[in-house]
Amino acid sequence: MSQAPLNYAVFDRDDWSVLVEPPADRDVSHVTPSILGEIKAFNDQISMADVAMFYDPLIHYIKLRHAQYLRDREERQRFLGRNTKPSPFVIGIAGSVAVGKSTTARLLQFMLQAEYGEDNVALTTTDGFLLPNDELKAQGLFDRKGFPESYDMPALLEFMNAVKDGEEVVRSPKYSHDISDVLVDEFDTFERPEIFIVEGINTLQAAPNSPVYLSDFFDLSIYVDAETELIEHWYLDRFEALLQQTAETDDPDNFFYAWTQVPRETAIDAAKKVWETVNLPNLVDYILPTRERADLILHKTIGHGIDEVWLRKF
Ligand SMILES: Nc1ncnc2c1ncn2[C@@H]1O[C@H](COP(=O)(O)OP(=O)(O)O)[C@@H](O)[C@H]1O
Ligand SMILES: CC(C)(COP(=O)(O)O)[C@@H](O)C(=O)NCCC(=O)O
Repeated sequence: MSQAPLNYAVFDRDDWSVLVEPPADRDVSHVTPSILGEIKAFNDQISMADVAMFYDPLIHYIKLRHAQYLRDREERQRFLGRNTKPSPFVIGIAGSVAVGKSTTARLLQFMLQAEYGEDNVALTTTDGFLLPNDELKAQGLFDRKGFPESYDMPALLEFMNAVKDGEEVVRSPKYSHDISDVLVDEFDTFERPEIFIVEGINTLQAAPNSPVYLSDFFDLSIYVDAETELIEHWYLDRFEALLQQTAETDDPDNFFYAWTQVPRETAIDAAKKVWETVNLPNLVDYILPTRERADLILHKTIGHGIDEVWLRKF
């Protein structure tokens, strides 16, 4: 594992797991049997030990940061002598393709919903702001999907600005991994949640030709990290799982359908090539260099288990 930079404090399982919220201070447990049931139903591979030892203290930390955020806002309003619209506490989640960003984001959403209510914790992904495949092809960018230039960053920045500005209704475009493309005219709608989670490979990147970073809108940022060889392994595992799922549904419109019609080895070799020529260079050149921008780094190891948390001190 790489060495944490000097401005981060490193916590292993023993150090981090004791940082749970004292039972006397919490209204509800973050890990009730019903939440555990929901998590299991969502992804039965998630380690329940990690939920208790890493995610539960993380929820405690998020609650503290959120409470401090509300206090800061109140003081600022008093200083300015004017009220501003309520503005969600935004959590940005970054990391490689297939490192587990969306799984972590969903897990945090489940656990925070238990605390703040279902409608008060929203989640979106930056995938919806990818340029549609036709547009990527027209611009000769189809092999650069996921690279900074493949996103409509001005639209993403405008979206985040509307969220933070407390607009009553905001909507984000949707992406489907089934068709591997943006869904035309399909949107997720959000009505001023208290907590807003935004997940994507580019959440800590600079926006080309813009002085504003997406992370300028974040109140807490998390980078999900792991050794590159492991991430490749997870990418191929997910590819195989999607192949299996597609074979069962037998839907010719599914992006993976063509790969169910060739020998398994051929399909896996093709996925390895996509990893080596697209997602790996994107990780090395554009995603990993943003890791040390995050407030908190969750480091995962074999089997997706977390082994360390790096918390930014300064
Ligand atoms: N904590 C976890 N425990 C078990 N499997 C996980 C975990 N996180 C992710 N995975 C699996 O790893 C793969 C990649 O995860 P995903 O959340 O889709 O990554 P990303 O959003 O970063 O592309 C998926 O097959 C997912 O089921
Ligand atoms: C849409 C993505 C850029 C985003 O990745 P995610 O973090 O959602 O896994 C990625 O899944 C992708 O399509 N990459 C291009 C190469 C590939 O097909 O994997």
